[in-house]
Amino acid sequence: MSKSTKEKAEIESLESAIRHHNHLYWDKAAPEISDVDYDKLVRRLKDLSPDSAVLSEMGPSKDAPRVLGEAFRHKEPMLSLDKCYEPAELEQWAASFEGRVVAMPKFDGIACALHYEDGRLKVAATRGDGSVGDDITVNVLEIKDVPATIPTKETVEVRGEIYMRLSVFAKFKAAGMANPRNLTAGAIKQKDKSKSAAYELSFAAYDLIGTRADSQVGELEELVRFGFAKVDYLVLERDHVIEGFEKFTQWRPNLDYEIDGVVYKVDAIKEQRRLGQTSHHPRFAIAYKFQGDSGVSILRQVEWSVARTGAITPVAIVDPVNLSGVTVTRASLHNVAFIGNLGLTLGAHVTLVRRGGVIPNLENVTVPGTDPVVIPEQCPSCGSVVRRDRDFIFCSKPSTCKSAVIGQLAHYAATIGMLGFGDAILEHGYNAELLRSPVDFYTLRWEDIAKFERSGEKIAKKLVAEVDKKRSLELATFLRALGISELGKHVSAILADRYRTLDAVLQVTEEELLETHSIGASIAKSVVAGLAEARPLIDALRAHVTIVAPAHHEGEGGGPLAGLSFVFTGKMVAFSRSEAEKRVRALGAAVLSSVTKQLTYLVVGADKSGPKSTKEKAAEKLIGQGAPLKVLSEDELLAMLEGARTHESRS
Ligand SMILES: NC(=O)c1ccc[n+]([C@@H]2O[C@H](COP(=O)([O-])OP(=O)(O)OC[C@H]3O[C@@H](n4cnc5c(N)ncnc54)[C@H](O)[C@@H]3O)[C@@H](O)[C@H]2O)c1
Ligand SMILES: [Zn+2]
Repeated sequence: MSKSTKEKAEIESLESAIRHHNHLYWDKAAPEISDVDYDKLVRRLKDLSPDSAVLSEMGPSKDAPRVLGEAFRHKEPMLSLDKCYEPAELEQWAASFEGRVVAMPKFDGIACALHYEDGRLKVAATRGDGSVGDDITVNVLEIKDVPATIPTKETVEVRGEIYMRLSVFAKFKAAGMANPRNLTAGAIKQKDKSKSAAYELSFAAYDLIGTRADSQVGELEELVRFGFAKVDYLVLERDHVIEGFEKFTQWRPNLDYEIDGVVYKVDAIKEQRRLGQTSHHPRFAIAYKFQGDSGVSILRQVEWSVARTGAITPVAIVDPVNLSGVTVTRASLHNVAFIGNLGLTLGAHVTLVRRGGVIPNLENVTVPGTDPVVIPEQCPSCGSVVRRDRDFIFCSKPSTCKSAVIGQLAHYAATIGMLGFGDAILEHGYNAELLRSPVDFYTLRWEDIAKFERSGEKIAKKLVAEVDKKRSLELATFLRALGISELGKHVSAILADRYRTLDAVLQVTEEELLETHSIGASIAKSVVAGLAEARPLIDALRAHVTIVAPAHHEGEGGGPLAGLSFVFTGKMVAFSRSEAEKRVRALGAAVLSSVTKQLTYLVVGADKSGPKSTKEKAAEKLIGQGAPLKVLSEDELLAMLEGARTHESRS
């Protein structure tokens, strides 16, 4: 079949566009178009000219200057992945083999191969063009997730993705950086390893070559045993593959890393071998990619909104644009520095991206506008002078600033689930001097509310009833409702779980908080200072609400192990760690993530092939310092569970 001249012209222009974007993406780490738009070009070319050589070109151009290290020839080529965008395409793939499927995140970072010999990391290399990559060992050794030694003497290759956690990316984002992948690409090429380390990169290990594992899941488990961070994955039956995509779509907004799709792999290695690979991609794997979440619009205006903390944040008002099926007119601009770094002007053409969350992000300016964005010198709500602290501006009198106070009231009501208190009611309450602090909710009288515009007896009585329903609050909810900076859902839950009473929480010190795995120095400081500052409010609220200890996750309160806490380490033999966690929780105990003075038991799994874990070492140190915590073997735990169960059935 001969191609029409028109078709040939389209193929040529697609090929040259794809080469152009490859160059920007791989050589410069500065793509001009979104991956979704890029993938559309590739798909179109694949339809028109499936054998085009451009389709298998990837990685930095051959003549691009080598930035770091020696060239490294891969023992086995590092291929691309086949991609699909529709459930039907995925199901068709799943019909081509036997057995179960593993679904895992498609990390959006930089592929890397780690070669271990005799238990030591010898070489870490980028993918490059798939056959030859760059040796980046010095920088990879700076990544905390990459163990320098692993407990095996076999020669193995670990493949995975170097990426930047979104929590790490947050500070770069505030400085105007568009995406974590480009930063990662730049970071691993740094000539000075300490500069590379400053990017705090992470590593997700998803493939293991050279072991005897007979399944993908077996490989992933082996990787955890080697000391790599566990990758989130799902095991699915072949006729339920789409559930993997649905689950990850749900989880995506809460993940601390960016994903651009879901990777599916056939579980059985025997079946993987049977399927084999093309020169471009393995046939036993496929990537189902997210699509359609970016668009271009025009910046019309910047609105300044005063948050409950007094922080004044800019919000972009743009012409309506459709992103993943939702019409968007507002986008977050984070802070004043962000505006300067992007060079934002009114009338500029801008790219908006929705990354999972609801509020889109303004990523870059494609065509500059004309008028400058004016940074306010007075609080738009109360007129007080604006205070600038590095990248942020603040109202200098938040305790008396109407917007900030209403924001605090709204946060309190929303957090404890007190319904009906919308902004209009809160504003009436504020204006009538009835609502100036969360304590005031508890003394509201329906007769007063009924006088508000568009209110009336019925609404007023309903609101007062809502307040009365919330006179008993769970500790974690109460803490979160205070609106203290950094005392969000996660930290509140940890505090409530561990200390169980408000009085105990109020005595917590920065040092104690720092012993928790996920709490860093600035969070600890902010929480402790915030609690001290909120003390008058807390005391006032206590006169009106009862604060209850956290309920247990499973079972009805109490339980034979109530009041005890557990941390698990090492691989268990009798059952999986999550099963063990479930069982102790069901008996009333708390499961913590890290070893602290307050912990009761550290359980060490019976499958002891690796060296002592950091948790074990931490526990031994604390015991040496006189902490009452105990290390339990798996057998001892089993005996304890057995005892608890008989105790429970007797009582
Ligand atoms: N925006 C642009 O201008 C532009 C230009 C060129 C390429 N690109 C992007 O690059 C892609 C093409 O590059 P490709 O074919 O090398 O990449 P790919 O999309 O085929 O994916 C293969 C890569 O996925 C990664 N990966 C992440 N999680 C994984 C997991 N769990 N298991 C296995 N692999 C995993 C690995 O790094 C692997 O090398 C495009 O689809 C596009 O997203 C964008
Ligand atoms: Zn103000």
